[in-house]
Amino acid sequence: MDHQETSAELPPHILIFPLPMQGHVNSMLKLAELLCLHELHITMLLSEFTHRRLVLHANAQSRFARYPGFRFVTMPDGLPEDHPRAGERTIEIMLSLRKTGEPEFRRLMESTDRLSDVGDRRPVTCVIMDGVLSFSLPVLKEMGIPYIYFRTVGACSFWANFCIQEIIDAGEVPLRGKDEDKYTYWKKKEMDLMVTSVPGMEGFLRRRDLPGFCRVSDVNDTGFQAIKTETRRSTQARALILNTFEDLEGPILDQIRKHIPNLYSVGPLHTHLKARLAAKTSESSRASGSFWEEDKSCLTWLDSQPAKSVIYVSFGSVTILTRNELLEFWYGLVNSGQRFLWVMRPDSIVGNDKESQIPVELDEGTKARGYMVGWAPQEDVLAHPAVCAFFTHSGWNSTLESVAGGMPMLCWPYFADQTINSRFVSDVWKLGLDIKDTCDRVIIEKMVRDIMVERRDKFWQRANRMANLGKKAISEGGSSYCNLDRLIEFLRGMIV
Ligand SMILES: O=c1ccn([C@@H]2O[C@H](COP(=O)(O)OP(=O)(O)O[C@H]3O[C@H](CO)[C@@H](O)[C@H](O)[C@H]3O)[C@@H](O)[C@H]2O)c(=O)[nH]1
Ligand SMILES: C[C@H]1CC[C@@H]2C(C(=O)O)=CO[C@@H](O)[C@@H]21
Repeated sequence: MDHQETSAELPPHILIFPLPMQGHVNSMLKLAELLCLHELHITMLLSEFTHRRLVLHANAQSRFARYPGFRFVTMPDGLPEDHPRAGERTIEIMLSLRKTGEPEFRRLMESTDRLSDVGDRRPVTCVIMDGVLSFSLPVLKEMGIPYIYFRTVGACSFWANFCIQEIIDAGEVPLRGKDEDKYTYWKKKEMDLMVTSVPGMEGFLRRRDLPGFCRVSDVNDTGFQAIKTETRRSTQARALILNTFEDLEGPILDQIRKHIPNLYSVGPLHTHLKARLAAKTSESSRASGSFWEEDKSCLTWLDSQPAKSVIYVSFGSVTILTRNELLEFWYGLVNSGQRFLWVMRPDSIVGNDKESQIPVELDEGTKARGYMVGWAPQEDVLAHPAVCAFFTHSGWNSTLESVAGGMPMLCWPYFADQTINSRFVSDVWKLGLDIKDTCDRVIIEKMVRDIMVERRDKFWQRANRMANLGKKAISEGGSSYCNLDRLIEFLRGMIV
């Protein structure tokens, strides 16, 4: 299309570009739909791998068909097809894109005249990109396209990552000795020393609560260094978007604002989207962005369970467990005597261990009180009256979904931001218990009883209070509601 002929009435055209992982695509799709609702044109850039998963298992394609200004485009992530894209190797998705992404991104932007090749749309007016994809910056700078960062984690982990240089200078990392396995460094008493180098977190943040990226034996580790530089680069963007709300993370957001004043906290995005959809349309259904088929039979199973009797167990889309860890969790749950609904992804157990025999007492305990699925409709599960607590890996989406649903949490963080999220859940917001760095069946059994029975009412009261604050944030006049309106105005103002 000839730029001269671009109609002055055409809306802004925003390119949304998540790191191709379930947790990142989920929240960015929600932001995309919110912007579509306000009539902005959106192109969503996914990796070929994640796009295929979405088309296979989610209703995103049909869901977005109702927005004529929306479309998906794809590019390769640079990894071989059979790369696991799970476990600790997930970091390789980001590292691969840093290596191979720039020429692919350039080709895409140049060959499509900044994505204006299809339909009646402007060349991209602004890019909202995941805050760890700075490989695309040279292309955007050359083309003069403004960009905004959306970091899909909480303010707490963003801020700790932002302070990594200070943490290194204070000698508070590395956390791991050379050749130490995780079961060894988990037990080290230095892990319980207080961190002094992250402003606003003095007094409650221990070294073991630092983002899991700090669990390296060498500060020059490629992944750790990449997180440090990617986070610091956020200051160069025109703005920063975070999926959080002021009543949850206000003091930390204020710390970030000292460096990045143009900060938009617009979460929780899943309830925000639901509320704006309800206000604009008669729409009540939920868009699914799942990379696995949602097994809705668990909702039927929940229907037949007593109120507040089930602990929902899910460790998100990338956690993988050894057989030993699996058995410890399983014994802990069965021995607690509580009902449980457990999401066990097909790829979540290391190697072929999953094929090994399951002890008969676990089999019987599960038949009596448990239900397992490969992937659940999580938002619906968390809203079900039979559910009493969420045993989670503390991924940021799961944390926010639990907060918004008023659901107390039992946290077993696996890696990345999860180790700091779980500390905020237990020690700052007091919405649950953190059992990081152990998977002893006796401890798990005790903690499950604690959250489901002994301290249930206390946690429910607090969780309910925070859920109400979350509701207020996304209601008309609330902080996230106003911030989203401001963001949309900011995006409209970028048409030159
Ligand atoms: O059976 C399931 C399990 C999960 N989910 C959804 O999948 C998402 C999972 O996201 P999250 O809880 O954030 O965990 P991860 O999949 O592990 O997400 C990655 O991305 C997050 C956002 O950046 C980070 O916070 C995590 O540490 C990182 O592992 C959530 O929206 C869940 O509702 C389902 O729909 N069904
Ligand atoms: C694999 C990790 C690279 C960065 C992402 C992240 C973040 O802080 O943005 C946290 O955990 C993972 O989702 C990603």
